[in-house]
Amino acid sequence: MKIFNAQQIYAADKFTIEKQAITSDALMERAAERIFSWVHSRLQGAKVKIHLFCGIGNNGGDGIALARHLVENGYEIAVHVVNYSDKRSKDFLINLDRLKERKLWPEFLDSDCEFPEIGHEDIIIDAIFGIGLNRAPEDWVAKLIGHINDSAAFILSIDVPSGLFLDKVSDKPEQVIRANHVLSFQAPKLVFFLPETGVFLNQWELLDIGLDQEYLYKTETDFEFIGKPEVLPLYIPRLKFSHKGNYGHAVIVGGSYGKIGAVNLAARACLKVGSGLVTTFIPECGYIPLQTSEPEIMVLTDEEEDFISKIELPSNASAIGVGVGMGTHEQTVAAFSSFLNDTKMPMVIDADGLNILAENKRLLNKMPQQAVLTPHPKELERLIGKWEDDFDKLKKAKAFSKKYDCILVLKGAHTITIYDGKGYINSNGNPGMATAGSGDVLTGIITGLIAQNYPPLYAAIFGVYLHGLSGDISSSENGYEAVTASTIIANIGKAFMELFKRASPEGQEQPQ
Ligand SMILES: NC(=O)C1=CN([C@@H]2O[C@H](COP(=O)(O)OP(=O)(O)OC[C@H]3O[C@@H](n4cnc5c(N)ncnc54)[C@H](O)[C@@H]3O)[C@@H](O)[C@H]2O)[C@@H](O)CC1
Ligand SMILES: [K+]
Repeated sequence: MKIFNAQQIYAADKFTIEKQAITSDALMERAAERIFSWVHSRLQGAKVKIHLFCGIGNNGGDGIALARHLVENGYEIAVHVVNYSDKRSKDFLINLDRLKERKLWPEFLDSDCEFPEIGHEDIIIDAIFGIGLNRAPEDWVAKLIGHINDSAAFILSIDVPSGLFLDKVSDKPEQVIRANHVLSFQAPKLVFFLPETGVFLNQWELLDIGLDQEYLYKTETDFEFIGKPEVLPLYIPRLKFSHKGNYGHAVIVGGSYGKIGAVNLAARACLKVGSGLVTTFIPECGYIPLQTSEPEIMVLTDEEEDFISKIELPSNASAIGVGVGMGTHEQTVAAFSSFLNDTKMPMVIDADGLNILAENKRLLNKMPQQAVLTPHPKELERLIGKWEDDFDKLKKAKAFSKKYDCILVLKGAHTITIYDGKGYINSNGNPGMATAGSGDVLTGIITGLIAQNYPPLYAAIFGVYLHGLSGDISSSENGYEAVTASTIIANIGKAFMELFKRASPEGQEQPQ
């Protein structure tokens, strides 16, 4: 699903109005009707007080139009116009008049007003600012936002939490609404997924307001939200008359004394995503544990007991995952350096592989084309340097990916895969996956997919989704706390099966 920026949404709005030959007011009415049915289907006429805080632009217009629907359906409402400017939008004014025609007079709030009292069981509709916010709210509006946040009432934000910029991080978090739920029009917004801005909302949902499909389809975006419809076409089916040689030979290079488990996890994940053969290259100390615990996995060892000093691959290797648990011993650094000189094979680089690159930046130019790098935030910082905020981080990551022709997988609550100027934002996963070895499993999954001929970018996008889905199945069976790297691996098979379930008429998913 595409993630549009504010300019693109305004353009879609304009294009739709022209193509469908409707007024902008009709589009606002459509939006208000969608919000109303959402609210009405949940509240079913309940006698709960609803406070609507409406700005004076089109977001406020949505709120005012919603107020009319609510009052016509018998809801107990209070409309507060947050009068932060005299530049009221045309459609806001049209809807204000319609409200007045129904003898409903909003309360106008300004810089020296008293803020309305809000009961903790009331509901708040936040329609103060939408995507048009372009400067910090004035002091009194910021205080009002604080007052709303402090109320403990349920906050439903229209389109975006008010005070949240679409393209920068507010330096004053107290000036942003903390929404329990956001009803966002047509497409998700990038800010929902970034750690510094996503914290202002608990959940979001899309409302289709019928913006022009052709426009939405043709417009290229910098970011895409990756769900099941996006990953399914990337899947490469297994063929009846195939044999293990058709599914590649994945090699995991890594491990050091006390960290052989990382290699074990990555290699098992390779197998579970369907890699035909899996070999590990590890220091001698890991030979017995790996060989005895995982009969399917072949083991090659370094001549050193505790660390890697010379990397040697099986002759038919098709993809390499390097770095997990590998350590940064000087001989390992030298081995990795000459390995990068010698091999142009598809590669996933993680953990100490990334740390070695960060310490020896000249090695970055030796990476094979489209190497997949899977840094967590600290590793990313070592690679691309400090960033000012999440937007700056994405800009720097894109520049780095372009400079070194690599695919960056920025691990986090919403993992973002960066390549060729685009960002692919993953939709699943859960906090239970913040656990030891979870990243090693991801490295194994992506390596195993590349070994089977998935193009590296697709392997990264598909692999991140599959990893998240396995983690979600894991947490649904074990709870967040008991999710471990091993339970994620154990659920990879179920995750594949989940991918191919389709919705039945009753909404239950059925295998396809
Ligand atoms: N584009 C679309 O597809 C549709 C948009 N709609 C609504 O329209 C919203 C956008 O409306 P607007 O462009 O009017 O913008 P907003 O309602 O977000 O903001 C109002 C106006 O206030 C001004 N402003 C910005 N920051 C300010 C500040 N800190 N203090 C004082 N004034 C400030 C700006 O001129 C801005 O246009 C969307 O978020 C959505 O809720 C809906 O009506 C449905 C259709
Ligand atoms: K809002």
